[in-house]
Amino acid sequence: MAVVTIENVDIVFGDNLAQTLPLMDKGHTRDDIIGMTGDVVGVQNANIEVNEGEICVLMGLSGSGKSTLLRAINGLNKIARGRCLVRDGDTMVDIAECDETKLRHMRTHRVSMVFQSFALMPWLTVLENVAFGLEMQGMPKTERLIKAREQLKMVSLDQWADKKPDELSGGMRQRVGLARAFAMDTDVLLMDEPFSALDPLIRSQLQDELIELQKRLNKTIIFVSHDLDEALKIGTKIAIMESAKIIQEDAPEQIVLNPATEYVEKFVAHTNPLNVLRGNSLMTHIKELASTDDKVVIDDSTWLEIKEGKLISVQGAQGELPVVRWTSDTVIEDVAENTVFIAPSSIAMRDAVEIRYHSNHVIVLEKNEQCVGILTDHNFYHALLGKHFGRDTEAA
Ligand SMILES: Nc1ncnc2c1ncn2[C@@H]1O[C@H](COP(=O)(O)OP(=O)(O)OP(=O)(O)O)[C@@H](O)[C@H]1O
Repeated sequence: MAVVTIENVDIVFGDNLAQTLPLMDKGHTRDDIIGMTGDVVGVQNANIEVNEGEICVLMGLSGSGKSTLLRAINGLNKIARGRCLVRDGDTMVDIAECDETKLRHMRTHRVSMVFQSFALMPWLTVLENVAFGLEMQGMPKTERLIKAREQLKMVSLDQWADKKPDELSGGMRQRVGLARAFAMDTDVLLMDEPFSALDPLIRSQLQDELIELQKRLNKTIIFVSHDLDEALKIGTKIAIMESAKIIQEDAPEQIVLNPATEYVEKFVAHTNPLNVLRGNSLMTHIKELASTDDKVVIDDSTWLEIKEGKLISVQGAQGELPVVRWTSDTVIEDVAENTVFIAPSSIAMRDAVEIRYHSNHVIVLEKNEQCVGILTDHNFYHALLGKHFGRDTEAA
């Protein structure tokens, strides 16, 4: 179910809309337009749909228009053309057309925002800061303090409730910012580079916490980042922006495998494939292996016995090898050596490497109970060297 739908949105900073919009339609670039009218095109013809429970990351270099688009979703930036629809119960409200009363309702009940600068109030305690938004929602004092305390517990800061923000580290303050946003209990959370000022370790912890909170609370999150590794880690969908336009919108793995332009490819070239690739885009397909009758050769001493696409056994020089079907709950260290791991083809590369680190064998991949391929060291090296660009997962 769509919670935010952005349709053909243009955002322009300046007073010459009547001249600027036709120039945009004629295909003039942002740089041309600044020269011709003095207006700055912030966003041009953006289209995006974000469904319930998705984390959509807006990604791009500085000045590409990420924050401008994000801020339009809660009415902080005026939309020149197009629609920005946000779900309000059973209806979709167009933020571009909202009056002040409706906008206030949307901001207090539907859409809340977390800023990079934390935006905590220094004169209030940590607990009061978290409770602040609830006061605006009209919640009675005792109730809002109870709720704020629960939220602080979720980010492991309940012991710090009575401190002032300046007694906390940057990472802790950002956690308070998160607790405050989650306390509002709005359906949509807008997050503008919330972790970018933090050191890498704290940043990675907060990303993990955000993913956990999101799983538990099923919020819809739109997150701005200029870091593709962050986008790949937390995003279920990524929209890449360049010069005010969305140039590619896709699932994280697709962005890495099929970058649409050179600009995207440059970002992708520096990503860590462990965080994003999956078995089905890494594997050697079963059809690529030598086979006779029901036997598929893995190497000189190992083969798979397969009937009607189903894996029957894995055979080694000394006879049948023990197998285990991996799930995310499998404790790899407890599996006896010499066991062959069978995993779903959707297994994350990080998990597959973890298995290979423990096991002497290739990993056999299945999809819908059919044996579809194997993962060998060659497949891992191929990915780690960035040679997977342009390979389509669907085809694999
Ligand atoms: N209030 C404003 N008035 C005039 N121009 C603006 C305003 N806000 C943004 N812009 C312009 O719009 C363009 C997009 O800016 P925006 O802040 O959205 O980029 P961004 O991708 O979020 O960059 P960053 O990562 O640096 O925050 C820039 O050229 C910027 O100068």
